[in-house]
Amino acid sequence: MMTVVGNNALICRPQSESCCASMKLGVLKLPACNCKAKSLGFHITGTEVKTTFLPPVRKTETSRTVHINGKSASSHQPGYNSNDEISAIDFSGFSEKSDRQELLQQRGCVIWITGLSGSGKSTVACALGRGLHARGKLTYILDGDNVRHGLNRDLSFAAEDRAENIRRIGEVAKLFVDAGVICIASLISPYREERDACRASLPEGDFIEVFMDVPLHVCEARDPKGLYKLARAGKIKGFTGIDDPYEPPLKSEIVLRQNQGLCDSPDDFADVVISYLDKNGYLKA
Ligand SMILES: Nc1ncnc2c1ncn2[C@@H]1O[C@H](COP(=O)(O)OS(=O)(=O)O)[C@@H](OP(=O)(O)O)[C@H]1O
Ligand SMILES: Nc1ncnc2c1ncn2[C@@H]1O[C@H](COP(=O)(O)OP(=O)(O)O)[C@@H](O)[C@H]1O
Repeated sequence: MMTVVGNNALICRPQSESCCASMKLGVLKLPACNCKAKSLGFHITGTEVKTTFLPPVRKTETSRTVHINGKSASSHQPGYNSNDEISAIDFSGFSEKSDRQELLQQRGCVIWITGLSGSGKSTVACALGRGLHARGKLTYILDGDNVRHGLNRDLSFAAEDRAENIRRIGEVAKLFVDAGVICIASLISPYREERDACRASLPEGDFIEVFMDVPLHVCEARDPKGLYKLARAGKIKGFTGIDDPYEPPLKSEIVLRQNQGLCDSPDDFADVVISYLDKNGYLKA
C-alpha cells in the first residue's frame, strides 16, 4: 500500500515475514502481527494493510499515474483525490472537529483583530485571552509582531509581504480553528481583500472580525514604540496610516471604539467580544 503526501511517498511494506515484526508506514511503526493489528483495526494480507476504521487517507474517485521515487504508480488507491493536486492525508476518521469541540466545550473560531499600530490590538487580545481562560476556554494568540520573529521572519512591510503575512497567519489560524481552539489573531492586516480571503477560507461563522476603530491621531499620541515619530521624520518608510494604506473593514462583526472614557478599557473591550461569543453559541459545544 502506498500513500502520498505532497512530494513524499509513504511506503508500507513488511520488514520481515515473522509475526510481530514491525511494519513501517512512513514514520509510523505499526505492529505487523495480525492479532495485534486487528485489535488496532488493521487487516494485513501479504504486503497490504487495510483499515476497517480510522481511515488515514481520503478515498479517490479517479485514477491517474504519478511518479514516486522514479517509479510510476496508479493513483486509484487511498491517498489520492480526483483533483490535480495530490491529496493530503485526511485524519478525520481519528477525531473530528466536532469531537474536539465537544471535548473543549467550545466552538473553534478565529477572532481577527485588525487596526492601526497602537490601536490596542495586542492589549485587547491579551485581555480577551485572559477573560476566556478564566471561563475555562482554550485560546491561542497569534500576534503579528510575534509571528514576524519566527514563521514570518522573512517578510518585510512591502505590500506583497504584508499580504503574505496575512495569508500565513490565516492558514495557521485555520489549523487552530480545526483543533477547536479559539484563535485570537491580532495584526494590522491593512488590506480588506486579504482579510476577506481568510474569512472565505473558513466555514461560515468561524471568522469573527474585530475592528479597533481608533483614530490615527489617538494611535499616534500613544506611540508606545516611537514608530510614528520615526515615520513622521521619514526614518521609517511605508508606515501604516502615515504613508501606507489601511483599509477599514466594511462589515466587521464587532467594532471597538473609544467612548470618551466610558467602557473603553481593554477589559471592557474584551467583555464586548466575550458577550458576542456567548450570545452566538461559541462558548459551548
Ligand atoms: N512600516 C510599518 N508599518 C506598520 N507597522 C510596522 C512597520 N514597521 C514596523 N512595524 C511594526 O510591525 C507591527 C505590525 O506588524 P503586522 O504583522 O501586524 O503588520 S501587517 O499586518 O503585516 O501589516 C507593528 O506592531 P503593532 O504596533 O503591534 O501593530 C509595528 O510595531
Ligand atoms: N483601551 C485602551 N485604552 C487606552 N490605552 C490603551 C488601550 N488599549 C491599549 N492601550 C495602550 O495603547 C498602546 C498600544 O497598544 P497595543 O496593544 O500595543 O496596540 P497595537 O497592538 O494595536 O499596536 C499601549 O501603550 C497600550 O497600553
